[in-house]
Amino acid sequence: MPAIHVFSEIGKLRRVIVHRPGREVENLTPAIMKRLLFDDIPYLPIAQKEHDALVRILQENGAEVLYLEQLTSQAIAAGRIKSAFLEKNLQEAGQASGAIHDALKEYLLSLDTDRMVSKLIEGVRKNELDVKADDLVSAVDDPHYPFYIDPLPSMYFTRDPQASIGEGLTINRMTFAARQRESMFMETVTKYHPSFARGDFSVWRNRDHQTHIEGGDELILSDHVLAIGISQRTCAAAIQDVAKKLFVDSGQSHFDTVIAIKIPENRAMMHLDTVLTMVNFDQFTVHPGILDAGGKIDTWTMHPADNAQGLTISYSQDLKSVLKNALGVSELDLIPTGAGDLITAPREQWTDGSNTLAIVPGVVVTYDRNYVSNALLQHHGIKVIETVSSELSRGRGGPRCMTMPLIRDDI
Ligand SMILES: NC(=O)NCCC[C@H](N)C(=O)O
Repeated sequence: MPAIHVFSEIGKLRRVIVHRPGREVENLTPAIMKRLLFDDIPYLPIAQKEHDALVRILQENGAEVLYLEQLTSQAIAAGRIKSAFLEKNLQEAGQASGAIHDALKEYLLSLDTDRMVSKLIEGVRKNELDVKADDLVSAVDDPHYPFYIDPLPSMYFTRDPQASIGEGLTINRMTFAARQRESMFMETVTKYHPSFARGDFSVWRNRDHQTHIEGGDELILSDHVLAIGISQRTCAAAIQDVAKKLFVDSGQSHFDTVIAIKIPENRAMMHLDTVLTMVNFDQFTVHPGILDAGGKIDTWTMHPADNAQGLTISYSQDLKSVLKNALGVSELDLIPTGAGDLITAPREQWTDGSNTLAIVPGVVVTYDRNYVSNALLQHHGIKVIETVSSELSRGRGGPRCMTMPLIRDDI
């Protein structure tokens, strides 16, 4: 089996990457949480129990669960790149030189590799180091700001900084500074981890770009169709770039259809998978808030073409018929989040009621708190496995956001 094989949203989940929330979450404070993309501070011991419960569900249903920080640590050991990985992190964390850089480097290199990787995720507080500010960079450092290296509290949403597509992946340039370092971990894994050493996968797009794309916007609808959200986090230029790459490498990619779907740019609906997820061959959850009064939404479908752009584009506002055509199904069941109720729909969408993780066709993992959406899914014939969600949901992501499939069975 190649290192990556994901040709659907719903094929049986076989191997998946997660990150158990750690002390980075306890490094949030009201003063910095907004910038670090949190609306509240999760209670870590409960968040960890909830995450362990999610992992157990995945394992009990036949998935191998891998932890991103362990893969990173193993990759660093295999590539003997501890110092280089640290240096790159320090640079991207804004500590490229000077006394603070030197003190951080000495401190972090003194830790074993597992601990160093965890620490780069948790963040480094100023009171952990005794720095003699004998250079200008260090002298002008704001003494009231508590961190030398910011925490990465969104790290447990492993779906976003990297996303599998077919037998390859995108390693993403993240939109906000708060998450930009996150994709460095998977970049390192793909370059140095023994499981990726055969090179039997493609990097459709790496993190060295100026335009942004995030995995929450990247949906694999079938073995030849992708849907990608134009959103707060993903722009048209990046989508077109991915489409061209997939079309040009069609021998390897199989993908001949990319549907760009424009969703509102706001915090609640930051990625396509917060408002639309696939739960079965012909069934999706959809948040009614993305459709206008006539049930319309802007979509552009791209196919490969022998022209200057390398692709054709067709526009439509009829999401249902666009999806039906692309998937070759005669009927499509769009199941509204919160049963489409004026209050329940936005409330349950806020806690990721639309963010389902399919583990086989027609079986999804969802947060238990979204009980109206869950009941409706069941009413539509979907088997719903509920997972506990009081604290995890405070990070604004659900079961799909917390899981990055590496291998799914073909359907
Ligand atoms: N795919 C997703 O919707 N991921 C959730 C990301 C939540 C994180 N706190 C963020 O704002 O980026």
